[in-house]
Amino acid sequence: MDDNIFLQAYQVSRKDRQKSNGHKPLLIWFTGLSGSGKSTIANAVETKLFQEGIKTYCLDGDNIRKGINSDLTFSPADRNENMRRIGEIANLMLDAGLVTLAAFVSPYKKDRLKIKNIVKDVNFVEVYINTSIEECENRDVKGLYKKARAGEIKNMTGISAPYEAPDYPDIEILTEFETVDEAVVRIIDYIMPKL
Ligand SMILES: Nc1ncnc2c1ncn2[C@@H]1O[C@H](COP(=O)(O)OS(=O)(=O)O)[C@@H](OP(=O)(O)O)[C@H]1O
Ligand SMILES: Nc1ncnc2c1ncn2[C@@H]1O[C@H](COP(=O)(O)OP(=O)(O)O)[C@@H](O)[C@H]1O
Repeated sequence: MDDNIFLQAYQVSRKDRQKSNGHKPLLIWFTGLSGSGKSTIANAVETKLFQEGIKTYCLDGDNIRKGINSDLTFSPADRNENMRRIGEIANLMLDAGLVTLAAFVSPYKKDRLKIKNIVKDVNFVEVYINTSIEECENRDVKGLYKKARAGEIKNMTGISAPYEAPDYPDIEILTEFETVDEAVVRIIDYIMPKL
């Protein structure tokens, strides 16, 4: 019962961790269709930050769904639950002082807003990896679009499930017109003053 649960205050505070790390925590949220480039760009940004001595961790859709969220499907309700859990996990990472990069399709506006509310006072940067469905399908990195067209995958985002693009993302990357390196420079330039 909730009434019988009491939050434990930690002796080492967020502020202590921030001081020890030499930078603030930050959540960089990558959203976009499967194959849009979220993982590629998030990994490249993390590598750059890591090389600068910044404490980072990257949460990625496939990895989380193979582990803690292996019980979830791609139904709307399970995607909501996927987001809720990831929001909580990200919040723990931020508590630990990390610059946390999260790469999830995260197709619903409402869920992305919820994440923003979970992390409250910590800076949240929304990066929209804007790649057309045609290009994602053309890349078909994992063969999922082919399966979706053949009816073997239901609820495939962009084909048989919705993707609600952000109206006002902090950063928008058009991968059909921008290289990975150019995207990384833009993202790094945007976040560095926030750390
Ligand atoms: N139906 C369907 N729709 C979208 N994606 C699918 C689907 N089935 C499997 N996959 C694979 O799962 C990865 C997306 O997981 P996420 O947790 O990011 O999705 S979501 O935020 O809950 O929508 C996604 O990873 P990325 O390609 O990296 O985006 C796919 O590899
Ligand atoms: N400008 C670009 N930015 C990001 N990825 C690109 C770009 N151009 C081509 N790609 C390719 O698109 C694919 C994106 O796959 P991935 O990063 O796994 O996407 P997601 O994580 O969104 O599913 C990779 O094979 C990557 O090399």
